[in-house]
Amino acid sequence: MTINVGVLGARGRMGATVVKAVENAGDMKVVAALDAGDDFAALADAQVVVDFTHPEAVMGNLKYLVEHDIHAVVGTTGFSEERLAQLRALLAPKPSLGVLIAPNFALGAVLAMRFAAQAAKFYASAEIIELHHNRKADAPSGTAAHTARMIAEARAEAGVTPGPDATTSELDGARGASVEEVRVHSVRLPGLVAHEEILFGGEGETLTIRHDSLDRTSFMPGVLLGVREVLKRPGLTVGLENVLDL
Ligand SMILES: NC(=O)C1=CN([C@@H]2O[C@H](COP(=O)(O)OP(=O)(O)OC[C@H]3O[C@@H](n4cnc5c(N)ncnc54)[C@H](O)[C@@H]3O)[C@@H](O)[C@H]2O)C=CC1
Ligand SMILES: O=C(O)C1=N[C@H](C(=O)O)C[C@H](O)C1
Repeated sequence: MTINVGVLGARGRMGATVVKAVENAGDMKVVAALDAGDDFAALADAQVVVDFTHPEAVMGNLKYLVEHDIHAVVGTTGFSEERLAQLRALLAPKPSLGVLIAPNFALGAVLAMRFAAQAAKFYASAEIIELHHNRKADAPSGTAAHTARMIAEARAEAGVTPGPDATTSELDGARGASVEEVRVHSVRLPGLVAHEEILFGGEGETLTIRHDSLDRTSFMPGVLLGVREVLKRPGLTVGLENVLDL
């Protein structure tokens, strides 16, 4: 059976790549490729919509999709706990509808996050460096925030307290942002695509986990998997790690 797919953000870096990937997939077709200002009525035939737009646009888009009974696969970043709660409330009256949100659709990035969560209970000290192209709208990256949350959860489960840090005098921002008590440092440079390092420090050793997306095609197998899986998964799923057989 062919899955009818709509794409939001279709003229953007990710959206344009998604349109090509869906067109090349044997089991799906693009029924609408829309960007800002286009008429969403063109989504009428879509079973699943893929959203790679902007943190400021995505909640409005999702409201439209849920209200029109269209499943959603979302790569757009900017999801706080508050936004996720709003979405769950939006989905409550639609028990057969699925929304999958993944801060990162690249297999290696998902594995890196999982490995970081595994390492977190053994190392009290952890920091994240995320590196992206300089046209990225948000900082820190959604992936870094998700990684920090996974580290915090693993720490809480294992009863690990974040390691000591003696720094007292610092220039504003020199120690990065604190996300769930994990320091996150954001680098923005032309030439980069999407990269993340998770650094752990212990007695006489460090462990570094690094992932590099060198091309936006790295996200496409995960996006296509998401389109297939969201039809079978009602409710809200956050993170591709919950879809992959890890
Ligand atoms: N989850 C993942 O694996 C990945 C997530 N991202 C995220 O995806 C988002 C988009 O990234 P890029 O493609 O690099 O940005 P981009 O700026 O190249 O593209 C965004 C597009 O969305 C359009 N847009 C804005 N509001 C819209 C609306 N209401 N409806 C339809 N289209 C709208 C813009 O006009 C633009 O063409 C960002 O939040 C980024 O962090 C990016 C790469 C991978
Ligand atoms: O904007 C990007 O490019 C990316 N955004 C996502 C994020 O914020 O984590 C995923 C990936 O890092 C690329």
